[in-house]
Amino acid sequence: MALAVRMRVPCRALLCAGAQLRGAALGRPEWAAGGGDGARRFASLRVLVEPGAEGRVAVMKLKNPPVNSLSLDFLTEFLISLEKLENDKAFRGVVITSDCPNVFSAGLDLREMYGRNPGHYAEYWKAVQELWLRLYLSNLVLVAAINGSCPAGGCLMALTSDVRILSDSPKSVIGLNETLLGIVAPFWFKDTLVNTIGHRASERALQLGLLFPPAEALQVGLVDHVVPEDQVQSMALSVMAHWLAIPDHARQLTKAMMRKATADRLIKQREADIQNFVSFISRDSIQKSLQIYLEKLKQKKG
Ligand SMILES: CCCCCCCCCCCCC/C=C/C(=O)SCCNC(=O)CCNC(=O)[C@H](O)C(C)(C)COP(=O)(O)OP(=O)(O)OC[C@H]1O[C@@H](n2cnc3c(N)ncnc32)[C@H](O)[C@@H]1OP(=O)(O)O
Repeated sequence: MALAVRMRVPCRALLCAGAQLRGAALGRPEWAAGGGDGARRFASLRVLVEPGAEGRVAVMKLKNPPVNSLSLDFLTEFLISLEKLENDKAFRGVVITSDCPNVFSAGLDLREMYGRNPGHYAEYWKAVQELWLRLYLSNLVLVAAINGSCPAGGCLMALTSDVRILSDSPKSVIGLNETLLGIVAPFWFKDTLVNTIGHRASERALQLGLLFPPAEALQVGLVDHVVPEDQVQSMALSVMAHWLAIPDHARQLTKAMMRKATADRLIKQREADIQNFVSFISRDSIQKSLQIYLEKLKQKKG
């Protein structure tokens, strides 16, 4: 099934893209050829791609220290790695997890949304839209192995997956907390949440900017499993095996049927959504809110 969206990869992103899949020409993943660690990894420095189970599953590890904030460069690298996996018939599923301790992803990079010019905001927002569309409409089985804090844009990424596994740790909070920053989750963030936990729970979670601890996240349906920290990845692979037991074509058509209308809402108004974002984020009052939030993050340390 063809993807409804095609990514335009910026030239500078192509420059920093990782090595090509050496085994792809043989119709098998690179690590199937064996060899040392170098032969078992491809992709960029900040998105590690490693073998999961039976060579049909890849584990994507986000490695943008300290907190996997989704900067423009990092987003671009992630999209390139995802596209490689999506286009490689050897892969049927991807586990997305973090290589940074205690944080899955701190969400959108606040430095991309503060003190920049409108052109930069527009470029950044287009990449964020692309990330969501690519993940939400992915033909692969996506399992989020959420091994740490997962606010806002991090939560959005997790919500695009087919299954979410959360580590049972006080640091592992998850939710769309935008209102706490004085900003507003766009309609497609909201739609993704509503499709997962329903309207009333979303209304409450969004207005209050709730970050759910594991037991509450499980109860509200924001995640599907909560497991001890050291079992997140093994649980993800075991859930993956269950999903891979379903024939791809039937599962993919069903996924598209469930998600297409939501994705189409953004696809039909991408440019207007970018303009909305640029004018909203450029407001003095919003820039002030972001400045205060960034200062609070810094003060927390000192
Ligand atoms: C009229 C209506 C119109 C509507 C129109 C709508 C238009 C659209 C509006 C805009 C929508 C935007 C949507 C935004 C989505 C987002 O994702 S915003 C980001 C939200 N993220 C957060 O709130 C998380 C913030 N971070 C943390 O809470 C903590 O860092 C952590 C993740 C819990 C980790 O804690 P810890 O390990 O203690 O690390 P820290 O010391 O806090 O941080 C280390 C350094 O990292 C920096 N940092 C943290 N988060 C971010 C980030 N998101 N972006 C950039 N940088 C970040 C932090 O400042 C530290 O930096 P240094 O001090 O320089 O080391």
